[in-house]
Amino acid sequence: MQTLFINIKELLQIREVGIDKISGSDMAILPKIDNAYLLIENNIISNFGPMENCPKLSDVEIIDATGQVILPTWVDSHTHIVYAGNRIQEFVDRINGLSYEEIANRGGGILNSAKKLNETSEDEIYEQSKLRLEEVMQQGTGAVEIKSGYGLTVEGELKMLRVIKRLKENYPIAIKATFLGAHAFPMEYKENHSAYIDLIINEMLPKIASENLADYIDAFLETGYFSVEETIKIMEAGRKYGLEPKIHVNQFTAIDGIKACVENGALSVDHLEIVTDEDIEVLKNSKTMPVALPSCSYFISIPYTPARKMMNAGLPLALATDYNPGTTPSGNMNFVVATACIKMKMTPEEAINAATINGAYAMGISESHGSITKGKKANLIITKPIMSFYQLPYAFGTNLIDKVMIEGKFI
Ligand SMILES: N=CN[C@@H](CCC(=O)O)C(=O)O
Ligand SMILES: [Zn+2]
Repeated sequence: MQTLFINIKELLQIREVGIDKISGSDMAILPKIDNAYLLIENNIISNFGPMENCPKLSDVEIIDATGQVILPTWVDSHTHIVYAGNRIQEFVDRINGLSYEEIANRGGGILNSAKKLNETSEDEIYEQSKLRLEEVMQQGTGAVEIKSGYGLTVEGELKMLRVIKRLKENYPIAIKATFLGAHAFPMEYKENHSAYIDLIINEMLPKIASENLADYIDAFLETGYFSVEETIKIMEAGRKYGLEPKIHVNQFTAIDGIKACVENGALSVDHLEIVTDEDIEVLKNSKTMPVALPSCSYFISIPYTPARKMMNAGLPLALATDYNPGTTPSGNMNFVVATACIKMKMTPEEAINAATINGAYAMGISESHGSITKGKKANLIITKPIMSFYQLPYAFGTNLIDKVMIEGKFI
């Protein structure tokens, strides 16, 4: 089965085979072809180029994309879309003056979501979560990482990871599962951190590994949550089961956590609202992808990741949603890209690189996702007729997506 798109106004993010991430000043370049064709065979990108080189093919479905822009689907490398219920009351409490920290100290926040999750059946959590997955696919996301971390009990964490496994089995979108048992200390372990860490390492991890439920391991490395030393223990334990770290760090404070993550071979360090010069030095020449989550900064009014400073230092940067019930109840990558341009002063080229190819790196799927490259999955956003791709972040509240193709099929 072949599909041939013709007369594409702009075909964005075209890359040679083997490019896995874009760093520093190169992020300002988004390779594209104007007036292009794109050939899909089965579920794979098989060829593309300028219209004058378009092959004459018989027995092919032809789609005329006059006026439309085509780009690879978004890669959302950081979400918590498997959860139960919502935290709408905390949202109103914050409007009325309480801080995220004050709400958490009263047993709200992550522990509130953990209570709800442990009271909800696996089937019900699946039903609630699949609606969110379907929604983000319609918004152009073609690959998504999903974390556990609202269980905080052996059964609760397994329940979340089994839901993620069911989503993997039932949807065409690429999904990676991350074990985040170290998301917060349950109330009963507040004064006995080592007992909870023992539970994670000796009870949760072996069961998760035996059911093959996780691809990565995460921890919330933050003042008041998991210390640098505690996070190192979690990363080392995960490594024994082949789980690479992807770590929440530097959301509210900088406590030398990034250094520990880099030294422990983290695939990504995520949040980074507070970044020191030392953190930037440590990230240089590492394999660790920094990931910014601007919708979280927007929703809970915290600083934005200093993207320009990091890119000027030669670092790569990825963008993701952080979709979760507490700090970011939105999985819309179009909004993330627009907010990165508007608030973080990333150019549209930089933001799209961050939300596609660098997101794929932060999920460990850059061989198959994140760019228009021969042999990669046919995962495409086809826009409505627009002036240029600059209109995507400019018209930040408008849905400019006409169709989404995942693995060669329109969804
Ligand atoms: N910061 C840690 N974890 C999540 C939010 C947790 C919550 O409030 O539910 C985040 O990435 O923002
Ligand atoms: Zn998160």
